[in-house]
Amino acid sequence: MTQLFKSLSLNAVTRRFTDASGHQITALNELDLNIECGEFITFLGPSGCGKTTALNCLAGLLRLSGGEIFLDQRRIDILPPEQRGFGMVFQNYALFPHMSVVDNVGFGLKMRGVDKSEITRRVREALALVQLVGHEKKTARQLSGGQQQRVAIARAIVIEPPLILMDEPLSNLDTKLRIEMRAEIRRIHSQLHRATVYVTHDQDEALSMSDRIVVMREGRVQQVGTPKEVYARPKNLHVARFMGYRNVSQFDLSHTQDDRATLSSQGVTLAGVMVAPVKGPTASVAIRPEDIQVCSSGTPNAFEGRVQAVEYGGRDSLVQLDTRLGQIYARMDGEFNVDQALTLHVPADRVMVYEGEPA
Ligand SMILES: Nc1ncnc2c1ncn2[C@@H]1O[C@H](COP(=O)(O)OP(=O)(O)OP(=O)(O)O)[C@@H](O)[C@H]1O
Repeated sequence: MTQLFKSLSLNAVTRRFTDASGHQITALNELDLNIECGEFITFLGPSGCGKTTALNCLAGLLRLSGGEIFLDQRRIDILPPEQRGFGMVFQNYALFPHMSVVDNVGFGLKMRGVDKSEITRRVREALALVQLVGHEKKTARQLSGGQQQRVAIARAIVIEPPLILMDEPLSNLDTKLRIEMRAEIRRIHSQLHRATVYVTHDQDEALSMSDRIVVMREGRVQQVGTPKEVYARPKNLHVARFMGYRNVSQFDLSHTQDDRATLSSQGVTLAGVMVAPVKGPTASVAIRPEDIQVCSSGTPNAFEGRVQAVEYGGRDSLVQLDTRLGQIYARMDGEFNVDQALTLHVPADRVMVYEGEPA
């Protein structure tokens, strides 16, 4: 395959829209990002944060309101989509329902005037890569959702694009298939050694597939990092909340040394980690339900709680507790009863400390 590149650079890429009442909104605000060939990058964030806008700016489906995009030395944001030559995979597959698998996959090549024997060879290769050999003659509507999405991926890769863009490609599939297809997309990506830019609002999907995640909020990038960095060291409280740090409480900052902090609130003392220096005097503390465990009294970094409700989840339970810090959620293994008194421990390394929120 041809058309490899070294890096794709987005410099201050901005897109504004005018809403129905005539107000300007900045859907994407000065996005800076460098993507290397071979990388799997995911735009992650809640609905309306600008993920699709970013993808469409890359694809050429949206004009930029500001900024530039370079593929190596070549400025591409001024080119129409067909001249950028990126492969696209959408949530709704966008296949021709009456056409055969082979014709759907070969359509783009035919439009580009590629000769017949070359089309046959490339379609065969693409179908082998997405594991659809044996389904060539079926029409798109005779396929399952997962198979249709494989056809859509084959159609995107058959044009041998330097970059493949995927917008929530798994949202229409059921949970089991979604999890299988995550691994499939990752496998296809690794075999192609191209770059993939993927859009999702699903944290697990982003964590399991990406080399790097771009976490977005209200059109702005909040953090760019590996899944491990974004999960274990969210850069700010917004990212922490989005990554499942469901317990957020306000504390007084008592002491700091390097990136460590000691905090107190309502007679509870906790040690934690500051991802960025916190000025104080108050601080927000964020803890994931998964990082709380039952412990014996006297353990450091612990507080008391009384069980209010238990949501059984098979392997573990989500336990809602009344504590001096307010309502706290803990995901724990074991049997729990309403009104049961527990001592709860959270390792200092898993207590994230950020600037305090105004009351
Ligand atoms: N054509 C448009 N005209 C006006 N506003 C738009 C247009 N397209 C997007 N927006 C606005 O821009 C913001 C970002 O939208 P975008 O579709 O990029 O978000 P998203 O993160 O992809 O959300 P979702 O996950 O719901 O698709 C939203 O506030 C949206 O309403």
